[in-house]
Amino acid sequence: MPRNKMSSGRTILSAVASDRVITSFTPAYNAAATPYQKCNFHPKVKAACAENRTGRVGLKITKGVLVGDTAVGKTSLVNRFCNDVFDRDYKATIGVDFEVEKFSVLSVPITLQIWDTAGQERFKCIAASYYRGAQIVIVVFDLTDEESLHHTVKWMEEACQSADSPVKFLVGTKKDLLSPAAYADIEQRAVKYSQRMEAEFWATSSKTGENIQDFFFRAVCLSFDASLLRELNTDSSASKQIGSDLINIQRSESDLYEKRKKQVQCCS
Ligand SMILES: Nc1nc2c(ncn2[C@@H]2O[C@H](COP(=O)(O)OP(=O)(O)OP(=O)(O)O)[C@@H](O)[C@H]2O)c(=O)[nH]1
Repeated sequence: MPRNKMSSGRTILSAVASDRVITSFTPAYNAAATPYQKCNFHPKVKAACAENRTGRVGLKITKGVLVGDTAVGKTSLVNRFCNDVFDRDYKATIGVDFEVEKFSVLSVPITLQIWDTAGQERFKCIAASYYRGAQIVIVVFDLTDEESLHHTVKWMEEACQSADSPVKFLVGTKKDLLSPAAYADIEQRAVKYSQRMEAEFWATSSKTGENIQDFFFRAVCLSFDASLLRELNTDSSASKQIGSDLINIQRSESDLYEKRKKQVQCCS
């Protein structure tokens, strides 16, 4: 699928690329470290997609925001997923940057806007103004830097204050730098943090690409399922309301008819 590179390095997809087609629900990385025990689309969601009843969901843009300490690997995560590249050199994000990715989920087109915010304190004010309305909040920490894990609680609190009932993730990066034993050690503590903040835990490496695609697919699946379900429930309660309004109108019309009939009978 053609990808047009802009000079800023951003990518615009003219259509959905074959590697962005989602036909099944991506499972959690660790079933013990997620508040979302979903491993399939909701039956109502599946039926709505099959019958082309997805309303405005396919037209809306899903907003995801990445936050976390400086140099934990937020930009690298986005670059690996969107452009399949990894840069060893560190270049601090100034304020915010964003990428746009198009997906097809159960044949419904979905546009994901990924906001990559700067971790440096001096950019915090600018970055925070982009949290508003996020449906996916991704708090990133460095698996080799325990301090960055401790700071995730604060990042999550701040990002969720202005987000829109978001799906929440705690993502550890740089897994390639750890031995299996060292990884098992930090994973235990990270899982506790994820449980405390009711977020789903993932461990990734932007250098090797490990778990990057699965993580973003999982985020899209959870957010799509939740927003379409919300839309379907809102629509059905709206139509129930219209139905009961119609019944009330019919009742008052027949009451009126009965009254008129009695009046006519009295007069005649
Ligand atoms: N080995 C390894 N290095 C990584 C990984 N992810 C990021 N890095 C390195 O970590 C450094 C910081 O990465 P960035 O992605 O720029 O970090 P950031 O969180 O966006 O930083 P700010 O823009 O300051 O917020 C860079 O030198 C990356 O090459 C990874 O998975 N493995």
